[in-house]
Amino acid sequence: MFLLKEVSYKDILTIKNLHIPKQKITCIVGESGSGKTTLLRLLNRLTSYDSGEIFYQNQLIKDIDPVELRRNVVMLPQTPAIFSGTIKDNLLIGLKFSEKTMPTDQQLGDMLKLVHLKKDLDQDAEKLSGGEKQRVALGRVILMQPEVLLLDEPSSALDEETEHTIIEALVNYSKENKKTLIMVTHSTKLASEFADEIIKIKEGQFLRKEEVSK
Ligand SMILES: Nc1ncnc2c1ncn2[C@@H]1O[C@H](COP(=O)(O)OP(=O)(O)OP(=O)(O)O)[C@@H](O)[C@H]1O
Repeated sequence: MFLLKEVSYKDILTIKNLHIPKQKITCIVGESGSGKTTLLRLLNRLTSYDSGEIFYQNQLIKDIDPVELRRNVVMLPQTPAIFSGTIKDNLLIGLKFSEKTMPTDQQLGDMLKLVHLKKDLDQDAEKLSGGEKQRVALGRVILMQPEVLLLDEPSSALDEETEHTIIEALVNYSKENKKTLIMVTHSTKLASEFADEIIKIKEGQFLRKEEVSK
């Protein structure tokens, strides 16, 4: 799905050769400051690399219209934005400028179930806890139904049990819907349980990739 060749960005990240497969779960692990977020941002051109090439579906990403690319490759940042309004408003905001049909309240309720949030759609989103906001934002990007989900520590504000439940639901959703999931995680335990492949980054260098046998 993605192929990176001799990619470098400032003195922050250098990747000689990396393939990220389609419709698989790929986890990116590494120490704080090693360049994990930078790698995700390169994949949907939120950050532009200085040299080398990145291909998405065999097409140079520099040749793809960035708006079009970001419609297919959606990133959930580490600290996602929550806007004033209800949970429903916040779930729908990612779809506002898309041509996709708006989900019904029933479908939005199902999304809340997927992200294990026991709240009503008309509740004030700004009053939610950090971990609840994170799950609303996760629901928002899933509703956009992109080909590729780039998730930067999607469960960092959750307790261990909720984290496991959410990641499991997310992985099942991705497999059932043939999505490509690329996720930064601090948890090597979660990575080895759920990932098909694990990318290890150290001090701005792609260290190695492990295929996880299940
Ligand atoms: N635009 C930028 N300009 C200068 N330095 C940057 C920029 N973006 C990131 N950095 C630096 O690059 C390094 C890698 O940052 P990055 O956010 O990719 O790390 P990370 O592995 O995601 O870290 P964490 O696990 O703490 O989120 C850090 O030292 C950071 O300060």
